[in-house]
Amino acid sequence: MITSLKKLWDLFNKKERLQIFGLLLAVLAMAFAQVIGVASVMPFMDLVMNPEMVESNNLLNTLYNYFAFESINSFTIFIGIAMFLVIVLSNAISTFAIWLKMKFVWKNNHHLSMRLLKQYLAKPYAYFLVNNSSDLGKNVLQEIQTLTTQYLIQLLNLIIYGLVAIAIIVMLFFSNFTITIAAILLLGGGYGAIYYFTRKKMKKAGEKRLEANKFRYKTANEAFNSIKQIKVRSKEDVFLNRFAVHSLNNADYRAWYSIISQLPRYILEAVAFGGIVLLVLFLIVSGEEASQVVPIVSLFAFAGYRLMPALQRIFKAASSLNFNTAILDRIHEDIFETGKFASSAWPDKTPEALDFKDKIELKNLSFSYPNDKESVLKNVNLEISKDQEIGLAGATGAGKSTLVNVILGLLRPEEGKMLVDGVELTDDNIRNWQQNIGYVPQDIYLCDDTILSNIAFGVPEDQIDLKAVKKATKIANIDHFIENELEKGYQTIVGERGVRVSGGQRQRLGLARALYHDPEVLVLDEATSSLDNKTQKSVMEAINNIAKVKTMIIIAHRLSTVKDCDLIYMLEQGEIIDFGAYEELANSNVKFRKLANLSG
Ligand SMILES: Nc1ncnc2c1ncn2[C@@H]1O[C@H](COP(=O)(O)OP(=O)(O)OP(=O)(O)O)[C@@H](O)[C@H]1O
Repeated sequence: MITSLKKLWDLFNKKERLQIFGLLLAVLAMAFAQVIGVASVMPFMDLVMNPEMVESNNLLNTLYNYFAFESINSFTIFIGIAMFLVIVLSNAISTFAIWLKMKFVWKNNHHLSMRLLKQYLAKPYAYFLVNNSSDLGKNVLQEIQTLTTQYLIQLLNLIIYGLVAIAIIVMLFFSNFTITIAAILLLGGGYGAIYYFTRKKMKKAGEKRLEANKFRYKTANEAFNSIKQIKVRSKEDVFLNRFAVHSLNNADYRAWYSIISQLPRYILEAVAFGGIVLLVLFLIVSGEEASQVVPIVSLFAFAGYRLMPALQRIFKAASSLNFNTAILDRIHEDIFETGKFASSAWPDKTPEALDFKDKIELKNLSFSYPNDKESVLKNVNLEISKDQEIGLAGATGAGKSTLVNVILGLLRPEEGKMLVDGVELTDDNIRNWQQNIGYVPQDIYLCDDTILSNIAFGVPEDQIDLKAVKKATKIANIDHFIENELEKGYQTIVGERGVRVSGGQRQRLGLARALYHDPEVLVLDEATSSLDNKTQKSVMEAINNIAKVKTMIIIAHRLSTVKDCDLIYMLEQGEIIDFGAYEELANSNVKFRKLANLSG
């Protein structure tokens, strides 16, 4: 519990840590107000049952004389109204405290989800190779909400109702010590025992619920992402059934938690009311006067009315903290993760581009993916002079994309180094290096936004340089299509993942996006594979025209795209086995010749 509280404390910012104290004060005022509300019933009931108390009780007597009442009845009405006003005031204070609490909780929800998303975005690329994006999205959107609306609120409830219960119990002690002890043993013992016997199972259920929820999100996400294949193969029911398994698990764990956290209320309510009946009988049998019995029973009935919900809420809060510990652990771990997946701060403004005037060198570079023992790149050495056009060839799985990801600075080598003009790339200057790069990946992700915004990716609409956009679309050979065939031109919305444009158009938009910033180095990963021969030729010509001033690194299966490269590096199982110009390799290397023949 202490560890969990410490973790929660870590998740608050400075302002929130201060606010917590303000909130606790409000909560104390609330507990106090509730006790006053409960206590105020005593003099009223006393007065109703024993009107002669106006004479015997000092306080009542002073009030009676001070306001010069003329009859006991009008004084009783006055005390009744006063009692009512005290209860209204106590409820007003409670309402204010609850308002503060909810405000704090929802602001915290906002801050925490921002913080978690920021931490995720700041994780190294390798982190996203071992974590499912739907799980991360779920944590940011749903689990944080559960953490604040369940864990945090329940922790506050635990404090609030703990204090309320203590205050009510102290008051009851002053009224009747023995009955109070009996009530505490009965009710507190009952809740305590149920908590003790369910706590381990509750925690485990919370862990399993988190896991089931992860798969629920994952399955729904996968279903929508593979909707085409699902439709063609009529596999709707497979995904629905898969979802049902996890959804049912999630529902079962939640139901179990809800039942366990609420059921004791009904058992202990019966016990409490049975207790009151017993108390009345006991007092009557012991020969107490009805006038003596009624005030004390009223006090206990009213206190029970306040105490029972308080005890029930304490129990529910404790169960909820237990059930949701798994979420707190996960969020805390993701935010404060250290080691190779630690988040690193990103710069406030666009970094300066690293000087690149001469060459890129890879020296004795090796790389293996997280959780994999086998190296995917082994002792790679290569050199790319500025303005050179380099091709990477090799069979599928040879390591071409991995090598490009290392050059892009997305994956960090385990051994060896990469130098730009003799300067070694480190975590500190990698972003400066990336400013030089325009990258067209294998699978171009278009946002569900306008063509204009997709090309000037990440640039606010009012700062987009339309001239640069048009220049980029012209080189990518997509300007004619946008300007003449689309009714809304650059303002056309492309749909989620660019579903409203063809594969070839998507690739050319991806190319235009890479060219928009006029990069020094252009990296193309299978960038023209979806284009027909004629379009591919014209795009390559346009690229070759810019290649006169740009350094290019091209991965191609179709070796025709790297025909004009100055140098082609041949990869096999993560090693560079040969390099040379196209004709040279075609003459000297059997494997290259085979690849060239295969790709036509
Ligand atoms: N995230 C990953 N985790 C573990 N192994 C990976 C990961 N990505 C790729 N690999 C493995 O690394 C090796 C090289 O993959 P890579 O994608 O670099 O090859 P490639 O030459 O680009 O292949 P292709 O031409 O088919 O795209 C393959 O054996 C692949 O299975």
